Amino acid sequence: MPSSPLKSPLEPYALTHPTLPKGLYYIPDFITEDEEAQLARKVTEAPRSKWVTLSRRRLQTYGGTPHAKGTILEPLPSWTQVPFDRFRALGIFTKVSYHPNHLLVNEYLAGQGIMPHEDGPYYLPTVATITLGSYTVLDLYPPNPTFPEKGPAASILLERCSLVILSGEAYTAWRHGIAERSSDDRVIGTAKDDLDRWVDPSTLPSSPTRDFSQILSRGTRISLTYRQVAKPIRIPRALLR
Ligand SMILES: O=C(O)CCC(=O)C(=O)O
Ligand SMILES: [Fe+2]
Repeated sequence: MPSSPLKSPLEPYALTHPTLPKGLYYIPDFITEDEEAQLARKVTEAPRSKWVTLSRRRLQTYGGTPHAKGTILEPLPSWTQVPFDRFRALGIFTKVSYHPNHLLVNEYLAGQGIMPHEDGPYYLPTVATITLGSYTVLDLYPPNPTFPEKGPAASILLERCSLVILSGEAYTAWRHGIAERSSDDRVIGTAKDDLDRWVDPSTLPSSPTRDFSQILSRGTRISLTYRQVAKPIRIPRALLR
């Protein structure tokens, strides 16, 4: 048999525009609308004590509380494992196991967001996020910005039911954030059109070929962010009793 280099099943989903960092992947319709509804129901039905409320969003943590010295793993509930076969088929997580062991759920009301940040050293540098309930726009900020920073270098549209993966330099070097906006007058198009999945703000207003008049309204969005913790600590079951 002729030897051919193995192609990653993720390759067709790579976002490769020059304004974007390497290691960014986007998969539209990663889950079905039924799965979206099921997952959202599980999140909203969680006991009130599961929520941690911050000033600009609220969140639930599954898998344990990340810690520099190591994270004591708690098993992920079965409802959170719905996409695991797909993660494995796509080869998204390969280090500790094929499965992630940590899930952060964020809920944003329209107008809420998250400041530009890096996800940091508590996790291995691959993160996969499913979007439920409403689209949003993920803003990407390069390393070594000039001050004051003018804004994101690029932004990508995250549709309902999609999966976005940040790995490589998109994880280790760039920052990401979600602006506290309730609508977007510059994001257009559908995920079916490669060009419209990403938006470079500096190129948008002057584009002669596209209609930028459409205004999208953000609703309540729930994101499921799956990761692998960098230093997992497994406590023998017998000790947990
Ligand atoms: O909600 C999202 O898509 C991003 C969440 C995020 O960046 C984080 O929790 O670190
Ligand atoms: Fe993040």
